[in-house]
Amino acid sequence: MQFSDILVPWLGVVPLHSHSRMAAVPPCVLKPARQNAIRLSQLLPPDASVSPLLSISRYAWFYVQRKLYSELSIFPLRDCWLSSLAASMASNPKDRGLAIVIMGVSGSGKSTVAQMLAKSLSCRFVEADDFHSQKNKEKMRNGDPLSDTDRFPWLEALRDAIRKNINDGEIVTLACSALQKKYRDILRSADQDYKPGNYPNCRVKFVCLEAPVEVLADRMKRRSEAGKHFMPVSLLQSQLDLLQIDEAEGIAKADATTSLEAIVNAVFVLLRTT
Ligand SMILES: Nc1ncnc2c1ncn2[C@@H]1O[C@H](COP(=O)(O)OP(=O)(O)OP(=O)(O)O)[C@@H](O)[C@H]1O
Ligand SMILES: O=C(O)[C@H](O)[C@@H](O)[C@H](O)[C@H](O)CO
Repeated sequence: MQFSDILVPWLGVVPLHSHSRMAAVPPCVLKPARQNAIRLSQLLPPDASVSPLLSISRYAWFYVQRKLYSELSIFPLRDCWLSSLAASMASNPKDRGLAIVIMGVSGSGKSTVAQMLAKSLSCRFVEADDFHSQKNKEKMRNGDPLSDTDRFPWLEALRDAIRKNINDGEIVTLACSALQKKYRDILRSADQDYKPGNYPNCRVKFVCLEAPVEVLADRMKRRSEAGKHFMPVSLLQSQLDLLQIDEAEGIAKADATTSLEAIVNAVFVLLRTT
């Protein structure tokens, strides 16, 4: 028996030697998972006994990983953790994928964080702004907040864009404001098996980025001044007014004021624990 056979299930990944279950894991996940399992086994002494590991609870092991990563910055462990997360999410009973939606108001860092997550997971990244009509963009540029009528077709297009990934057992990250429950419900319906209200089983997961208004305004102002974005600071308050999350949705919240690396790590921790 190899370390990878023992460790990988402990990290939430299917055993790599099991062909029947391997089929559930997309190659983009399986390959890094295998490489990282090997790298992880290299971190341990060659004759280390695996039995004590088996007696550590899953949560204790998860805690060890977190400590090792945050305090010692052991990157192979982090990578292993990421791929194990990806694989455990993708290898759900119905072999479906997962959409990770980074949500929040303008300037919170959704695009930047969702892009970094996609890079870590070697998966597709979808930028919701790319799906806005020219009319919607012009409206925002002119300082007019979007209405539901403006948003619904946009959200439906986004839902259709991520549905295929979910059905194909792939992971996709999406940067989308998704400010209201009714908007998120449209995105949740990308999971064809989603039963309204059954949030924990939905294959569309949300993490909301949060930051104080001054931080958001400052970021938006700098971005506009650099000519990098159409969204004016004047629309920030309307976004904050619209943001609404129901407790029952169980949406994870991340502090968006820390470093990008720390936010990405926090998102992974939140995804594993919510
Ligand atoms: N953690 C961070 N620390 C410092 N700057 C950040 C951080 N996250 C994002 N930024 C910067 O803030 C600005 C806004 O980030 P980004 O475009 O990712 O936000 P967004 O939520 O996608 O905004 P929008 O919804 O308006 O498109 C960018 O210039 C980005 O580089
Ligand atoms: O729901 C909305 O009001 C819009 O999606 C906005 O959030 C913008 O798209 C975005 O903030 C600009 O990038």
